[in-house]
Amino acid sequence: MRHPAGRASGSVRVPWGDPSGSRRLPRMTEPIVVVGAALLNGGRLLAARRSAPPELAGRWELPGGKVEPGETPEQALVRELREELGVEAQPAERVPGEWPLRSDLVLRVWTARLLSGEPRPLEDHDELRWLTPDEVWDVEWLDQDVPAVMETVRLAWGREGSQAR
Ligand SMILES: Nc1nc2c([nH]c(=O)n2[C@H]2C[C@H](O)[C@@H](COP(=O)(O)OP(=O)(O)OP(=O)(O)O)O2)c(=O)[nH]1
Repeated sequence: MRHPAGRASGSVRVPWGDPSGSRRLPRMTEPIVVVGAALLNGGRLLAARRSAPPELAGRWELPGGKVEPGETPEQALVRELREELGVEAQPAERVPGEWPLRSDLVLRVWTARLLSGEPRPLEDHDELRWLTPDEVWDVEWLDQDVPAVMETVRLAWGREGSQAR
C-alpha cells in the first residue's frame, strides 16, 4: 500500500511503494529558531506581556522573534528589539540550552545590553516590566519560557532560578 505522504511529496522518496527500492528516509525539517532577548539594564531583566495571539495574550515572555533566512540569531535579536521595543541593543552571551515552543519552533536566548532608547511596547506586547531578581517570578511567564528564564536568572544573577514567589 502506498502511503499518502509518498504521493504528496514528489521529491522525497519513501521506502514503501517505491519501485526502485530506495531506502532514503523522509527529510526532517529543522525547527525555526525563535530568539529571546534577556535584556538587562541596571540589574533588571525586561519582561514583555504578549497581546496576541489569543492563546498567548496576557502571559509574559522575553521579547524577540523568529530568525529570518540569512540572519544570525544575534542579528535577529537586534532587529526584533528595534521593531518591537524601539531600542538599540547589543547581544552579549548565549544562555545555555534550547526550549521547544511548538513542534516547528525552538527558543534560544541571549543576554543583551541596552545601548539606547527606552523600551516601549510597539508590537506584539501591551506591557513591559523591568524585574529585579526578587521580582522575576512575580509575572506569569509563558509555561514554555519558565525553564529559559530559570537559566537566564542563573547566568545573569548567579542564583538558582527557584520559582518560589
Ligand atoms: N519572542 C518570543 N516568542 C516566544 C517566546 N516564547 C514563546 O512561546 N514564543 C512564541 C510566540 C510565537 O508563537 C513565536 C515567536 O513569534 P513572534 O510572533 O514573536 O515572532 P515574529 O515577530 O518573528 O513573528 P512573525 O509575525 O513575523 O511571524 O514564539 C518568547 O519568549 N519570546
